[in-house]
Formats: sequence, C-alpha cells, structure tokens
Amino acid sequence: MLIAPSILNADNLNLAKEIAAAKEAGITRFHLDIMDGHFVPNLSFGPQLVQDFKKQFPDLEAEVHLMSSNLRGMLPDFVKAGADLIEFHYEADYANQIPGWLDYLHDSGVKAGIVLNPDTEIRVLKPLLPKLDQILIMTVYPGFGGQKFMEVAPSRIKAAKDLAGEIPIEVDGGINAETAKLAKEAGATVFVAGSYIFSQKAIDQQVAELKRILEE
Ligand SMILES: O=C(CO)[C@H](O)[C@H](O)COP(=O)(O)O
Repeated sequence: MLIAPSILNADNLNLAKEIAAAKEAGITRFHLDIMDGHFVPNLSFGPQLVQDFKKQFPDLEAEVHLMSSNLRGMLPDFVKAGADLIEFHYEADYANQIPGWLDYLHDSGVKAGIVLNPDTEIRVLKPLLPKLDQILIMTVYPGFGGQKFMEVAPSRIKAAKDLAGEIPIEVDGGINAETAKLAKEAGATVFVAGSYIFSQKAIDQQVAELKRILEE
C-alpha cells in the first residue's frame, strides 16, 4: 500500500515545508497534478515544479499526472524535468497513438501509466496492459481537489484489478479514511490524497491515520 499525496491543495507558498512534513511522516512518492486549463478547466503546475521538486527532494519519487491532450508538446518537457513516472489520460489521444507514447516514456527511462476518467470503459486497458507500470482510476472527474469519491468507483476499481493482475491500481479523488478503505477492498494499492492530507489537521497526523486505515 502506497500513499502518494497530491500537492494540488497544499499551501503553494509553503510547498517545500509541506512536502518535507509529509516526507517526515514516511511519504516516499508525491503526485504532481498538471492541468492545462483546456483538457480540464483548471490550471496548476508546469515542468519547472517537477524539476525543482527533484532538485530539492532527489530521494522522493515524482509521479506526474498529466491532464492535457497535448502529449507531443508536453511529455518531453516532463521527461526532461526528471519525472519518475508519468501517467496520461486515455481520453487525451486516439487509441492507436497511445502505445507509441507509452514506448516513448519507457525508452526515456520513465515509468508509464494510463489514467481513466469515470466514464471511460475499463476494457480499453486490455491491449495496453503489457506496456503499463500503473493504472490510475479516477474516482472523481479530474480538474479540482476536494471533490466527493464517486459511488461507481469501487466497481470500476474491481474491474480494473480483475483485468490488470499484478499492475498496481491507483485511485485519485475524494480519498479519505473511509473511501481509502473502500478503494483498498476493491483492489487499489496506490492512494492519491490531496485535501485529506494538506487541508485539514497536521500533515503528519493525516498521513498516520491514512496509513493506519490501509494497514488494517
Ligand atoms: O487529479 C486530481 C484532480 O483532478 C487530484 O489529484 C485529486 O482531486 C486530489 O485531490 P483530493 O484528494 O482533494 O480529491
């Protein structure tokens, strides 16, 4: 079980401090949400953030969740910035182009994942499985932190798990102490949590509570 905090709802002017607090609490991977204001109706970070993150925290994994359909324009920049894993949306390109982008990431020494929006059929993953290091099942519509975990999510996680075998299933959106449990029971092993970790009580307490739930 791995918790990958999303810094989307962290305090931008105190980002290094907040990341350090989560690291101190045992976090080894961070989820960096890249939103382009077009594929999703919000703007967040660019490659500079990823580069600065790796410079300051070289021992932490940078997982980039690319919410853009401009794969040609953006993937190389995030590879250059030092991302350890990049996951992009199935909905971002034509199905027949996606295997090539996954190969591009692997050839660049970066782990590759596919993200599915809540309305995309799970079966589209099937032909891609040999090229995937991780599958991200969105449990909200992407674009904003602080949304509610969708009721349909557990059955989608289970369907992805049944198809994916050993490939880790990650979940993102509305993850808290209760929904993490539901997602875990359905087969998820990687949990993105944003507002649960960064917008409530002390970061170390939130990480410890989520860890406790996931270890039960
Ligand atoms: O990808 C995302 C939104 O598109 C975020 O990672 C996600 O929403 C995390 O925030 P929260 O845990 O507050 O739901």
